[in-house]
Amino acid sequence: MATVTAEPNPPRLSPWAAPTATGPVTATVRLPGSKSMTARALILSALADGPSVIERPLRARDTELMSAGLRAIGVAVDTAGEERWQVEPGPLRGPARVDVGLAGTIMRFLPPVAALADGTVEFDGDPHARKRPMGPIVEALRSLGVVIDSSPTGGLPLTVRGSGLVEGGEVVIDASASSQFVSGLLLSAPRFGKGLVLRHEGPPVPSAPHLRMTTHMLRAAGAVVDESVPDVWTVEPGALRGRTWVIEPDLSGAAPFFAAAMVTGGSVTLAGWPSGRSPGLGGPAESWQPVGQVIELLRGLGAAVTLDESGLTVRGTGELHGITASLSELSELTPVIAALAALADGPSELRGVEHIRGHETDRIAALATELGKVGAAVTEFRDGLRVEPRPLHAASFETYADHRMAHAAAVIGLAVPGISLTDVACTSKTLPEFPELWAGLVARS
Ligand SMILES: O=C(O)C1=C[C@@H](OP(=O)(O)O)[C@@H](O)[C@H](O)C1
Ligand SMILES: C=C(OP(=O)(O)O)C(=O)O
Repeated sequence: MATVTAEPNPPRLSPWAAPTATGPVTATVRLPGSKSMTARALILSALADGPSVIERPLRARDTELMSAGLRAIGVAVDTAGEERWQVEPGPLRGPARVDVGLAGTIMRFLPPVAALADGTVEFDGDPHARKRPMGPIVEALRSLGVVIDSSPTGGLPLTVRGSGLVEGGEVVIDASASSQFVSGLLLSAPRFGKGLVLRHEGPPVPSAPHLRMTTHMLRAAGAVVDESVPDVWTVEPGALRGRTWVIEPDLSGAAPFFAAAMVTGGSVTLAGWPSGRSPGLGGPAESWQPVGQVIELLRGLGAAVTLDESGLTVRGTGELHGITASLSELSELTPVIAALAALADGPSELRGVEHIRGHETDRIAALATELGKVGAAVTEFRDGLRVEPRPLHAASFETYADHRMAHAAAVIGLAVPGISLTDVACTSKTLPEFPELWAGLVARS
């Protein structure tokens, strides 16, 4: 049986004292590629009719495990190159075992690919991965004729018993718990015999920009996609083209670094932002990440933001305002925004993110507990948080194996001496070099 060899176990705990800034953090940061774009590029390349190249990918636990999972089912993924990965599709086959780690992108994007394989593919992951919602995508695949054994909750561990083809057709899903249910089905849909008509019924699908990223990238690979009817996506059956993907720097991964500029009155530039000339990927206005919404949010919190040839620059103005906002579209940024809210000059209400209770941890509960521990007054709602700043103090901040909880703690630590993280190694999920990068940046403040 083909098994995953890349880092099968969760990283070991690594307690960490968050460095406190002594002056403005001013730096240009070069971050690796977007996690979400790298994941999609890997899947689309694996399903293509020829080889692909992925330039400037993210090399982190989520994408290493995704590559290993694809290798286990017959795709040649060469990740030896620092800046350039190569993917050579092959016949998809089991038996295989896939370790999803704690990655939503793997547990939701790979089972539909496994459904196209000939043979059984078993999926499991970190302890908390078993708690993340999977039911709707498992049910959708079953209704398309795919045989899946799953736990009674519909979640991990599960086994996909692929027959080598998926007929496809029409399916209704409630994707209010994660946009990744929709993205996962759409990414494999061109390879379904009849394609796919996917209709969402239920409360709104969160993280809409990630859905747009999925449809943009599908089209860039040659798929015919219609999303003109709200909550309905149609993907025609057809071949996907191998191509060169140029991955943009990770905007979500940049959030704590931007926050550092805002908290310390400094300036952080994210370099390598796509210029007008990057192949097929458009200029800054055409980024496949929600840069416009991020800029608007950071401005609302008091930052000055510019986007030009040198990159995306966020400057602290000495003012950090509380905000009332729905973070539904930028939900993965909630921990860092909540940390900023705890350091702001007035209260904030961050709503519209009930589904982040199903992220790497229950982020609403975790933020309420940990921000409360450092001294903020926090009210927990079903779908978000109210954060009232108070004088903050030293504390041990639990990270819950969640990279973005670690980012939130690091941001608080810039302004509050004595913040220690129970674990910083969890940042390896999306940026293994986070502790060194962050310490280097703060040391120069
Ligand atoms: O498709 C993707 O790459 C992602 C979609 C979002 O998931 P949810 O819709 O579950 O929030 C986001 O939070 C996650 O970090 C990445
Ligand atoms: C929600 C996140 O990740 P995942 O892709 O594992 O869902 C995240 O990175 O904030």
